[in-house]
Amino acid sequence: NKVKEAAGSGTGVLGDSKSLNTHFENNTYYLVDSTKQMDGRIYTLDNRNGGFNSLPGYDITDSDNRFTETSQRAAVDAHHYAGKVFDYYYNKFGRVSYDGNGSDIISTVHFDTNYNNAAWIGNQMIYGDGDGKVFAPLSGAIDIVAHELTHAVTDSSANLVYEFQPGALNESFSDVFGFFLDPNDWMIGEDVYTPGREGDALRSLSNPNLYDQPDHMNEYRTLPNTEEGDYGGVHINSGIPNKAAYYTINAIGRAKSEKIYYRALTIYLTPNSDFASARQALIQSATDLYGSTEANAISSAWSNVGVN
Ligand SMILES: Cc1cc(C(=O)NCC(F)(F)F)no1
Ligand SMILES: [Ca+2]
Ligand SMILES: [Zn+2]
Repeated sequence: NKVKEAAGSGTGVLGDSKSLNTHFENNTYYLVDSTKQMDGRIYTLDNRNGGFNSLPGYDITDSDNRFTETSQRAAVDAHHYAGKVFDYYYNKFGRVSYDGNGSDIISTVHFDTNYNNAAWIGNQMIYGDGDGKVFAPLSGAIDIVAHELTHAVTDSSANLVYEFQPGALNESFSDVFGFFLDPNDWMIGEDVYTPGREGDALRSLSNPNLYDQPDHMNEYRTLPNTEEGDYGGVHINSGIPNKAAYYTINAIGRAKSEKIYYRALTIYLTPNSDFASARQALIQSATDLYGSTEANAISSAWSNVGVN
């Protein structure tokens, strides 16, 4: 049947207006985007503050295709930014959806109550509203949306185990592609982090120490593979590969770095890759795509953080 695509608009988390690809049916507009060159669609749904057992949540509808209700703001950004991240992976690398097979991209907002987090849970994204102190609704930051959707890309490719060094690499690749989608700063999550305070962020790639992350192997945190231990410190030790990425991008530029990081993630890295393996995968990718100048810059970047 003819798909009824509509061009809508909405108000995002920060009160800004943005375009939306919506679906029109039975005199109602839905947050469903079927404009992408793939069989799958981008769906954004509302969990109405329910938990895991009410996922994937409920359709988000509007009568006039202007999603301007306060309650719709998180969904507006989740939907708009998911489309932007789809476009990035498609236009830059020819990747059709997170798995390369055009699978549906499902995002659910208003997950739980005062939930200060967002996640890829294996088949969809979930976004908390934050508690208004630590976080505003988390879909309001494109670097966070890209971070989460990159977990889906990673799971469909390198499938890095989410613990110890492979897990820290998993986290780092999500932060690095979060930077590539939001290259105006080296911070992650700044747009929704501590709405009452200016200038801070969840993490910094240029200075991981700012947010208690190591930026060198001599500060590597040995932690237990438990929830309490952040699964061996996956969100903590990611500061080390994040700093190496910062050095790399400054040395060879963003365009080449994007291609090198994508090639390493989708061709060379494997579930148990550690930091030394990532260094080698990135060097090999740089050699494949460019040459020794770029490869040497990567070797130096990782030496600067104590990985040789
Ligand atoms: C500690 C800790 C950090 C994170 C984290 O990065 N979550 C993803 C984000 F999108 F919410 F930021 N989760 O636990
Ligand atoms: Ca940012
Ligand atoms: Zn993550």
